[in-house]
Amino acid sequence: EKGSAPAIPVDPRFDIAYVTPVTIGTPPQTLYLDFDTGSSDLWVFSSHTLASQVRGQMIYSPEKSTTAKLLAGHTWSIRYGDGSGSLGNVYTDNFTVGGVTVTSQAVQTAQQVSTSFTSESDIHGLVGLGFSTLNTVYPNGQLTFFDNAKSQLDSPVFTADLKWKKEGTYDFGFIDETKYTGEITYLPVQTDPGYWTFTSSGYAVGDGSFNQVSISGIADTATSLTYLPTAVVTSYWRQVEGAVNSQYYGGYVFPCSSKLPSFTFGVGSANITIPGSYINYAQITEGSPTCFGGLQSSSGLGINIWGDVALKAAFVVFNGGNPPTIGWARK
Ligand SMILES: O=C(NNC1=NCCC1)c1ccc(Br)cc1
Repeated sequence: EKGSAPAIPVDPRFDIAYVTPVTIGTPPQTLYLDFDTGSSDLWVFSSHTLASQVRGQMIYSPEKSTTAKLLAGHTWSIRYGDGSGSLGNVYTDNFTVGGVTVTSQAVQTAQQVSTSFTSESDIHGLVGLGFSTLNTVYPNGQLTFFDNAKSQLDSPVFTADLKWKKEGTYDFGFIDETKYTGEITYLPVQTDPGYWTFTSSGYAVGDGSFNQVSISGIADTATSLTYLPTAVVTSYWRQVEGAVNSQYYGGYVFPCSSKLPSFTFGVGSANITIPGSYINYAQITEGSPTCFGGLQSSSGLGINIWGDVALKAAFVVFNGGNPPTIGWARK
């Protein structure tokens, strides 16, 4: 089997996140979910979610699905790297993405969600695509959609082709050669504690020389920006006149009129170049002449994150084979 589904940017002014349509249950209920390689819970806004915390999201109602089954005595609670979170109960039901159906997928129904989820009406939940070891369901951890689907896929892979301010795709079970140029460079993945963790071989700012330095980090499709070591990020923003690391705004800001240099990162002996335009993330407020950078320091996080700003510059293969690897190609 193989499947393909769109990755639609939420708020096309800036790519805060990407959502993908899925159907759950019988008859099928359609929701748009944020596919997240940085976590491993599949949760949805539901008929169980506190009414005060639902603001326009589509919801999954298990009581309206003839194939829904309560996973009795199971609960879940998750906290994301940006401080957002949610918690609730668990059902199993039929779950379909891009034509690939998993029967009896654990679907975690939210009873509570944090304010950032309430305020984002275009995101109706998340589909964790990290390793199932990260799943928070208690007392028995559940498998991700990808882990459940793997055995029925032509190949145990999924790919991310995210795009700047445009619709991209997630493919399951196959590698679409038309989506990239040159070769795919595969790197080893550290699966502990459960993220797609790999090591980049270095970086260059604009047309500058390449700095060979190992940068270990996670590929996270649900983190908007890219967070790298302070030394790397400082050398980038030093090239932008008027750029400052603002305590007030919590990161590097710069004049929106700036022409930003590109940022190149190494993947083995190959490399991926993020166009400067992708690093002009957004105006700090509508109409402001000050913009917020898409490349920020990871010093507070304890780990580097290759988020959407980096991922959308590449075609990325998440290979769930044995051992798992991650593939990068230019496009
Ligand atoms: O939570 C993480 N990724 N997913 C999401 N972010 C916001 C909503 C969903 C995340 C995971 C690992 C590290 Br390190 C930092 C962040």
